[in-house]
Amino acid sequence: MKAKNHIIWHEHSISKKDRHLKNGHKSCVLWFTGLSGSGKSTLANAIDAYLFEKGFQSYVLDGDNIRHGLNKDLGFTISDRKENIRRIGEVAKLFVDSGTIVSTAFISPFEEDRMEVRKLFSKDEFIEVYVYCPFEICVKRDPKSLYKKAINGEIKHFTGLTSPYEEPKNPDIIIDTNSHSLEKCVQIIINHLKFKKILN
Ligand SMILES: Nc1ncnc2c1ncn2[C@@H]1O[C@H](COP(=O)(O)OS(=O)(=O)O)[C@@H](OP(=O)(O)O)[C@H]1O
Ligand SMILES: Nc1ncnc2c1ncn2[C@@H]1O[C@H](COP(=O)(O)OP(=O)(O)O)[C@@H](O)[C@H]1O
Repeated sequence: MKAKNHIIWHEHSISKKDRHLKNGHKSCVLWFTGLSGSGKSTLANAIDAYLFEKGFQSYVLDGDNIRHGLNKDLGFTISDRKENIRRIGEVAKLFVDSGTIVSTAFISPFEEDRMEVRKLFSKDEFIEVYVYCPFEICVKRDPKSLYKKAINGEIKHFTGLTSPYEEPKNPDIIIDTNSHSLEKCVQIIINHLKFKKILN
């Protein structure tokens, strides 16, 4: 039993292991990180669709969507991004406890913040996926016309332009979305889940 300032931790009657047995697979977080336009949302949703069709329990947490609700009080200063990632780490942990394979699509630009999230999980539960795409290609893709606005000075603190992106030092997977098709990227990630025995 863990206690903190008169708040007592309750053990759940159904454990994570019980949920894994029921689902027929383990749970984990696929933590996609990369520049805006690198392909995080596209990949996270493609993985989710693949897993859903196979009958696995999965879900996507996406930066744009979470910033409409849970994190609508946060902007893009360094401290707001840090708090954004801290909260998402905790939410992802709840999803993993519920037996879900959760894919998160957040720029998560700072190594320190990603490392803090990693610490919430056991070794094989946190899979950091660096969605690599050269900056110039992201600017060219510009799926939401945000780079155009940022270059015109309409958006402050824009990642890669006026706010830094720290490349992961030791990611579990690197996916080059400029060199590989979406199908190939999905296959690389699914193979990793099988190799790590998250999926059978
Ligand atoms: N200033 C600035 N910098 C970067 N991105 C911006 C900014 N303003 C708005 N957006 C849009 O918000 C999405 C990034 O939100 P995240 O929660 O993933 O960012 S972070 O992890 O806290 O850095 C990001 O989504 P993606 O393009 O999918 O990465 C943008 O659509
Ligand atoms: N291999 C690939 N994987 C993912 N996205 C790709 C790939 N090749 C091209 N794209 C395109 O790149 C863009 C990525 O946008 P998005 O998924 O919104 O990125 P992010 O969530 O990182 O901002 C989409 O228009 C997508 O169709």
